[in-house]
Amino acid sequence: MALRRSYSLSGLLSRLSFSSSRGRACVSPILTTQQRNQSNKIKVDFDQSTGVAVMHMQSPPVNSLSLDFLTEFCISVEKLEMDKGCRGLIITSGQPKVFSAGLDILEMYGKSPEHYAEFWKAVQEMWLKLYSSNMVTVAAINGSSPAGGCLVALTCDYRIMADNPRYSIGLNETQLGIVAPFWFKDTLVNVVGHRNTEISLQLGLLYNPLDALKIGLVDQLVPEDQILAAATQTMSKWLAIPEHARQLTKSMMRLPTVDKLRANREADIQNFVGFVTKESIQKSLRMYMEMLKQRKA
Ligand SMILES: CCC/C=C/C(=O)SCCNC(=O)CCNC(=O)[C@H](O)C(C)(C)COP(=O)([O-])OP(=O)([O-])OC[C@H]1O[C@@H](n2cnc3c(N)ncnc32)[C@H](O)[C@@H]1OP(=O)([O-])[O-]
Repeated sequence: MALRRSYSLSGLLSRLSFSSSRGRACVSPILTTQQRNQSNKIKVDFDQSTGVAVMHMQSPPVNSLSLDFLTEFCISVEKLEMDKGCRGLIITSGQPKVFSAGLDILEMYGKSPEHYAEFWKAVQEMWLKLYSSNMVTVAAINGSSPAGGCLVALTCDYRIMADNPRYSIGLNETQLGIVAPFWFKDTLVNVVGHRNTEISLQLGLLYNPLDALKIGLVDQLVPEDQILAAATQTMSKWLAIPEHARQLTKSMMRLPTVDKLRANREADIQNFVGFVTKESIQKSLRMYMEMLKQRKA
């Protein structure tokens, strides 16, 4: 009996729509080896015996959230959400040293307004799917996680970070000369409180794991080689709670935040497009990319 299955997104694109579904149907996960090999940015290992899926982000070099990546990511989450047998999702990185470098900066400059709008809609979609997921979600943060990478982790129910002082996490948008939108801010407030968010967002702080733990940005630190074991252990604890009660409680806690974006999606897209097309913002982003490349050299 094959209890563990591994699949990727390429074979699913044609089978799934983006429409959000509240109901959870059984979908056939069976893909051929060939389809599996066509995988690119996301790899999912689903253990049917535990009902837990592990999603490995594997988009070299730094798992930046490009439009393609976000599309695959959303479809992957949607598929798991629809699968009755899947009750828990662990998100981790298949790349060394980096959980995710956040939004792909290359998607945010030198492109058309239509492209920015499409990109931003995909960022919203990713957040909506994760933040309102019925599954238990655990982030196994095995590397640095700035900006949008931190947002992915913040959407989860629980965050475990590798105890490596070289790694950092936080919403550092202001350091790029850009502004985290209200729903990034709301998500952070819901995790670390208003005062910590105020300091953190204005200064664009990136925290080392110990400092992140101190303000509650992450819930637990473990040696890097134990991160998946720790995530699995946490998952078991959360899955032991009666599911319906846990899901309703999660929804009660998160729905006001989710509804705020749902009610303002189009305005938020227009706001992003208006902002990112400003010459001064384009210049900041260009300079930041150059700085990243110089730092590397
Ligand atoms: C309103 C909007 C809200 C915005 C939210 C955001 O998320 S904004 C995003 C805010 N995000 C940040 O501020 C994070 C910026 N990134 C970092 O701080 C570091 O890359 C790191 C700590 C994640 C990894 O350090 P490391 O030493 O392991 O790796 P490395 O530094 O050597 O980079 C390797 C290659 O990846 C490239 N590249 C990197 N990031 C991005 C990106 N986001 N995009 C595209 N490309 C990116 C980098 O240029 C280099 O390319 P090259 O030269 O090979 O062609």
